[in-house]
Amino acid sequence: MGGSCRPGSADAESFSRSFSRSFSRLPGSFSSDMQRVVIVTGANSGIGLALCERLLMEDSQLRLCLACRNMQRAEAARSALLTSHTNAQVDLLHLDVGSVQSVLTAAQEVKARYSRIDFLYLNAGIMPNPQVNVKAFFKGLFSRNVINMFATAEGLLTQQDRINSDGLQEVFATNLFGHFLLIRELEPLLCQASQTSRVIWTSSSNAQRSAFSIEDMQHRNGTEPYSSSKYASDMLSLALNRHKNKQGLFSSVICPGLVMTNLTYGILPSFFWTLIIPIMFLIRIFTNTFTLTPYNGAEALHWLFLQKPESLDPRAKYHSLTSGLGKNYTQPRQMDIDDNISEILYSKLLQLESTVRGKVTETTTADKLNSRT
Ligand SMILES: NC(=O)C1=CN([C@@H]2O[C@H](COP(=O)(O)OP(=O)(O)OC[C@H]3O[C@@H](n4cnc5c(N)ncnc54)[C@H](OP(=O)(O)O)[C@@H]3O)[C@@H](O)[C@H]2O)C=CC1
Ligand SMILES: CC(C)=CCC[C@@H](C)[C@H]1CC[C@H]2C3=C(CC[C@]12C)[C@@]1(C)CCC(=O)[C@@H](C)[C@@H]1CC3
Repeated sequence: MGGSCRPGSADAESFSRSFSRSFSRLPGSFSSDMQRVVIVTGANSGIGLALCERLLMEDSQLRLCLACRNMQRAEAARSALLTSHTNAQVDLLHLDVGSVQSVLTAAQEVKARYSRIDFLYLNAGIMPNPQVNVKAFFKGLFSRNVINMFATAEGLLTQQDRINSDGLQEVFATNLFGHFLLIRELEPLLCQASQTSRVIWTSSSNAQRSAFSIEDMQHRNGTEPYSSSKYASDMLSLALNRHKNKQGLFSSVICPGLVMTNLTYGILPSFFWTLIIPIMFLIRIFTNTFTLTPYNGAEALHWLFLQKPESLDPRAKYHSLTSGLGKNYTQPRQMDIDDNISEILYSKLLQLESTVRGKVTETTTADKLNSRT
């Protein structure tokens, strides 16, 4: 476990000041006359939307792009952001990360619109049809593992996954592969010699090694696709750093803690959450992982925005934490990752990418032929 990084502490403040000074001296990197471009996937609600709000508070000159699958919700999020940041530049991008064609089209659009990407926040995620193992919950409640159970939900949650229209497992496609394909498509912007770019994954402390199998990276055969996909994103981040740091691309992962959002409200009936909200604030006294609000959950995402990429640990997951008194801070914790497996995952993802690209080309050719006859 690494040291904590509390905002407002002498450490964080002086680091942030020296960072702005030294970073602006890096050749070709951000300087005050350049507008930073930040793209956030799944930006229309929850942690993604809270992050956008926090980023605009930090830098009102940003060019912020909300990449969302539902344009009505995206438009509503944009209006909400513009209410508090009247002059902000907030763009919308249609992106369904769970669809190969949508990712390819969106990436083309990004390349046409922007000449640089400073931050790409890979935040969109799903946990479909979640089931809570009530027996395991009560067993855990009276065990020594109780704090860990509340922090990670280990052994508590299963989901029912399905195959999407690209023939991929939906959770894998949304939480991992769509984002991987997006990075690959945007490499010309993300890997530029003249500047550094950052990709930041919203992972989870529910990412467990035991839920992932390299022989079944899509998790076709298991009941914990969410945990598996998040563990895969941790491994992919490490592999990306190995392969792309020299080209100026840096990847990090965060865990927002337990946050009350559409995703968590989907786990249990809403009346249950209303009943236990006071209990959840009580639990916060014993575990700092109950961040509860999207604003608090976005702490580590925001903190990373202020850090120099070279100062970050590629093997760390950055956790948003909230103390019993409601103070937010970010803490790096070491991830349990095998370098070989992360390398194998990276090459398997490259293979899958070439397969799906082949399918897209076939379909486009067939469509063209059909339209001629
Ligand atoms: N809440 C929590 O306690 C925790 C959340 N996380 C992670 O945080 C991230 C954000 O989730 P959270 O804010 O909690 O939940 P929300 O459901 O509020 O946000 C998820 C966002 O992802 C979007 N999204 C889902 N599928 C797609 C898709 N195929 N293409 C594009 N966008 C999509 C949603 O859009 P739409 O509105 O259209 O559904 C929504 O904007 C997720 O990756 C989640 O796994 C991690 C740990 C804990
Ligand atoms: C609080 C009480 C009395 C009951 C709630 C029990 C569970 C529903 C709850 C305990 C730990 C929670 C948890 C998550 C979901 C809800 C719980 C299982 C997450 C899995 C949500 C998404 C994530 O990615 C994790 C970081 C969360 C971990 C804790």
